[in-house]
Amino acid sequence: MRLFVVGREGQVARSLREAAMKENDLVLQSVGRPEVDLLQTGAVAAAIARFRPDVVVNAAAYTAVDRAEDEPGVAFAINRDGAREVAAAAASEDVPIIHFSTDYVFDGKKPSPYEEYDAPNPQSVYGCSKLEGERAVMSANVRHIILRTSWVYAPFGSNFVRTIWRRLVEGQRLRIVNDQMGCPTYAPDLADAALALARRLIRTGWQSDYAGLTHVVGSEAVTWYDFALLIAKRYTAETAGSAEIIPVSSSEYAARALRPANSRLSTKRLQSVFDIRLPSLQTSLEDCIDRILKEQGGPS
Ligand SMILES: NC(=O)C1=CN([C@@H]2O[C@H](COP(=O)(O)OP(=O)(O)OC[C@H]3O[C@@H](n4cnc5c(N)ncnc54)[C@H](OP(=O)(O)O)[C@@H]3O)[C@@H](O)[C@H]2O)C=CC1
Ligand SMILES: Cc1cn([C@H]2C[C@H](O)[C@@H](COP(=O)(O)OP(=O)(O)O[C@H]3O[C@@H](C)C(=O)[C@@H](O)[C@H]3O)O2)c(=O)[nH]c1=O
Ligand SMILES: [Mg+2]
Repeated sequence: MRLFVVGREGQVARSLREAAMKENDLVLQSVGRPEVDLLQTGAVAAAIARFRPDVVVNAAAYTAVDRAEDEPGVAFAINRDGAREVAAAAASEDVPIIHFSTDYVFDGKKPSPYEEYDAPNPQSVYGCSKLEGERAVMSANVRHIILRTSWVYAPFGSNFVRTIWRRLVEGQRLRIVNDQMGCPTYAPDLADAALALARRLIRTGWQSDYAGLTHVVGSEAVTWYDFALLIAKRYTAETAGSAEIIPVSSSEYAARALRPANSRLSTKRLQSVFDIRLPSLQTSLEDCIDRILKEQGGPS
């Protein structure tokens, strides 16, 4: 199988590369900046045509949620127009596109987990740009799989687990919001799911029920505060250090962009159509912190 991945050093892109290294019948090419910049029209389409993939995966996005409020033009250029170009380039090669989207397309007012058919209502520029990206991908390529995920973390890149770990190491007192709930998703688990999906597409050929939105998230829901406590529990166990973590409301925390109070996504469709389920939060968080510790050369 020949897989073309847009994005190279991002959490998901890097996890896809790592997952592909474990499989011997998979040829993966990933592209990133500066050679392939989604802000430069034409660059990605040319690279896709040269590679002749079986499946294209778009793991590139503008993900700085607060900064997006101040530069919507850049966020839309990457998350809507860039996504459209990738999907259209895949369509020109006659191959499917797997594209990632986000829980932030919802307003968070639903009291239970969101299903794929629930109406989106993004509250942030990032969320709006990703929703328009979903729509652009759908209209540019009929063979599209849009994987909505949430709260992605990895042993590398920019994410909540690494930020909290670093601040604990620095001995900072943490204030963490306790009124936003969601499903942390480990990038290596997401990469495994995406590869399994890609393999299925090749094995069965394209089937019309694959098309559309599918939620792919870790199997448990927590608040950011709960999530920080889990990270801190491991930190204190490893280092015998202490951790001070104070729950705060979103309004007290006062971030630039609004985030949904309920970010929980239902994975019923992922299980019923694709027969995929992600590992437990405990297993994945443990693996992530093991790797963070290994990279630091043992407990600090
Ligand atoms: N992070 C999260 O919590 C969540 C992410 N998602 C979605 O999952 C997908 C992957 O996210 P994740 O891996 O976490 O993101 P990261 O922020 O870790 O990585 C973003 C990737 O996009 C690339 N990129 C950004 N701008 C451009 C550009 N102009 N041209 C080409 N490439 C560009 C980056 O390239 P470079 O290496 O050059 O910087 C990088 O590879 C995205 O669609 C995101 O919206 C959904 C829900 C949660
Ligand atoms: C670092 C930190 C964050 N927070 C809050 C802010 C926010 O509500 C929440 C998470 O903060 P972050 O900045 O890590 O997360 P954020 O950038 O909002 O993460 C989002 O990224 C995009 C790309 C997505 O698609 C989403 O699914 C989601 O993962 O925790 C605190 O309360 N205290 C802190 O010390
Ligand atoms: Mg962030």
